[in-house]
Amino acid sequence: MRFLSSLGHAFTSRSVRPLSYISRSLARPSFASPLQPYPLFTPSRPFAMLTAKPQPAGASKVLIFGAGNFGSCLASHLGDSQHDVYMWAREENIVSHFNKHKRNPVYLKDHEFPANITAVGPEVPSKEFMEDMDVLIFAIPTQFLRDNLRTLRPKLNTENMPLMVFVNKGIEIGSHALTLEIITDTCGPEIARAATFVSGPSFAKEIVDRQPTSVSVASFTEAEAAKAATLFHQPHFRCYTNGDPIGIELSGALKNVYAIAAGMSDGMGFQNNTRAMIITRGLAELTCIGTAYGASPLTFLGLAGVGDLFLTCSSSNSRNYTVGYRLGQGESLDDIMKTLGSVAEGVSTAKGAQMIIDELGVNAPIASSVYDVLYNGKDTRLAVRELMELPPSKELELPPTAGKPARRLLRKLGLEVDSPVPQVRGF
Ligand SMILES: NC(=O)c1ccc[n+]([C@@H]2O[C@H](COP(=O)([O-])OP(=O)(O)OC[C@H]3O[C@@H](n4cnc5c(N)ncnc54)[C@H](O)[C@@H]3O)[C@@H](O)[C@H]2O)c1
Ligand SMILES: O=P(O)(O)OC[C@H](O)CO
Repeated sequence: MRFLSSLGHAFTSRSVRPLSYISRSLARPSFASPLQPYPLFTPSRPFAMLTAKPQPAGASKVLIFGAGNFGSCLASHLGDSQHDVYMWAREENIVSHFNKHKRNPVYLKDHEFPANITAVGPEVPSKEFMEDMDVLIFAIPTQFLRDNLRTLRPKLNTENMPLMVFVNKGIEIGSHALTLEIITDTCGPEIARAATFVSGPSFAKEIVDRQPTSVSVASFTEAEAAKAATLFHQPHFRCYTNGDPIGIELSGALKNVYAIAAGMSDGMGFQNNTRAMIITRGLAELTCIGTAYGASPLTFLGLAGVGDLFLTCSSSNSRNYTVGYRLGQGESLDDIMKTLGSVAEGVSTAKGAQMIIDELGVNAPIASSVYDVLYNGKDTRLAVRELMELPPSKELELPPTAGKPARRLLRKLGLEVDSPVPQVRGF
């Protein structure tokens, strides 16, 4: 008991901690373990490395784009760790209210933010301001990222690059592009190769309350993933590095679609067996789609995969679960979207996911059912009946060939793929 209560104190104490509080050995992750989930490719020759400027030993200057739940949460987390934090909001009222009261009037309304955070906006920050930053974090919903990056690209100086961190979890409608591809299209492959992706079971509200939390931090450039992990790592917030950003991105985006399915099931009155089935079969589908895409199957067993899938499929704090729950209760998607008040990436991602499923020719009946309910007017009860009436099939089956979309993306990133992507035969 004494141990638990002292843990509770360590995690929730509001006392200000110096940066050196983080043990360097904890904070410096390594890619060296043979069990790391590497992507299924090897670049044919070393690629030109663009790395962010060296991060200061003490406080970093961090600019966060997006002052929604997660942008605000990360601002609070990094402000709490004594970094100099700037949070860009596109809403004038958020900027002025935040700077006056250290509270966000729209998101995480009850939270009092550390004093060392300044809101900026609604104008886009100047080139000089951005050049002065050590870190840029993008907490903008996926569908708006492309336009924002297009606007910001002329303000980036590749000779003096900040560390770039992306936390959105979605697939772009229309292009069915992952964020890696959106970055490549708007900012170029050099910047995309150095970009880092943070994903995992991480409700904003619980992070600001210092609930013990862990995330995956992925990049094609090991040094950049290590820098991002060091930036975020705290005794109540553990970071694990990962060299498979494609798998990490697919995990974060697709789990939102399965969270809609789980919410729908609960909303219809189904109970624990059904939810456990959706989570487990969702993981099998997610792994099959991701592996066919070209990611490592191991990635889906990590925090960004099963960790986040489990979290969002089993909590009414999830916006995606909530969308599903309300659909299951009979509300229309239009009404839900008008009143949700926050982004549920799974709704748009279901479209991109269905395009990917069709292109890969894989079998992902739960994701396809969510798509049909959202966009083809399928009745939720009919969707459940059809899923349950599918003929028996093998429990775990990975696609016989894998990797075409990843190879296309890797070429676009300037990472020529040398070895043939191995054939994946199953567990
Ligand atoms: N909330 C969480 O717990 C959480 C955790 C991990 C990851 N994420 C991911 O972070 C991303 C942001 O989620 P959130 O929870 O902050 O969403 P939110 O709905 O709370 O906030 C959305 C933010 O996007 C901004 N925005 C809306 N339209 C925009 C545009 N055209 N250009 C730029 N910005 C625009 C809004 O002003 C707001 O700041 C999502 O991809 C989400 O999946 C969220
Ligand atoms: O509220 P959701 O469903 O967008 O989930 C938030 C985060 O992705 C949880 O990790």
